[in-house]
Amino acid sequence: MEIFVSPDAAAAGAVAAGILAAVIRRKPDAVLGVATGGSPLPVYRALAGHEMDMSGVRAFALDEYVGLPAGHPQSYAAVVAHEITERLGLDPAKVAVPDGAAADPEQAAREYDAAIGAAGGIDVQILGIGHNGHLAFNEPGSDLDSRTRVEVLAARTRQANARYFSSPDDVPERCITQGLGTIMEARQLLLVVAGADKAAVLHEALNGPVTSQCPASVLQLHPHVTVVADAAAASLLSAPIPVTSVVA
Ligand SMILES: N[C@@H]1[C@@H](O)[C@H](O)[C@@H](COP(=O)(O)O)O[C@@H]1O
Repeated sequence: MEIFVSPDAAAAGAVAAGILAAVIRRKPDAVLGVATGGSPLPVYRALAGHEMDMSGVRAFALDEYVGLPAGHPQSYAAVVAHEITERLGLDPAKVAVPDGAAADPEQAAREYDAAIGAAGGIDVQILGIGHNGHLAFNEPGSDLDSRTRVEVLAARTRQANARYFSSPDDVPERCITQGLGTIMEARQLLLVVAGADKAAVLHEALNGPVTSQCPASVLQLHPHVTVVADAAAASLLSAPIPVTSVVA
């Protein structure tokens, strides 16, 4: 595991974008795993600044709400289209998001998992972390080898995401999420974390025991994890993980 610490979220985003740009330069048809949430937004903004041809890049989103009407502005399909596909100039036909409006979401989840495999797997999976240790929407208690499936959102996650909806009651109760086992099959994991409110959970995930009670702790078992954090989020990390300070 390698950890880069930058002074603030924008600088951390630039470091993560540099890592992604290098991968895409090496492999113009790279398969990216893309995350929503606030933390990765500076990454996409910085990556757009690299002004490289990304039309060959393929992408799979991590998760999606179940039950939002098609085109809802807070559906991850809409957020991915706006913040990632358009911003980076990706080919929309090469960007996949789980189908949260499917008549049979469990079936859609299984098909999505299979589609990732059929694409040859994910080269770099961008990840954020939830305050309760969730990765994608794998809430505490998720099996460490779980596959893409329908999950019920934890109350704390619905609360955290209520800021994007007009009322907390509008936050969907269910989602489709890539499983922890699915995520762990990506060849590289790029965790982006910012803010003092994430310091305790980042410490728990990287320095604590590997347990399904903190789903992000599964990262300790992956052979190629890169963590990019701002100084506030990294403030509680302890040895033995080597930390590199970077000013982007
Ligand atoms: N499903 C997403 C996750 O993929 C994200 O990593 C996490 C943290 O979000 P943020 O970066 O906004 O704190 O919560 C969301 O609900």
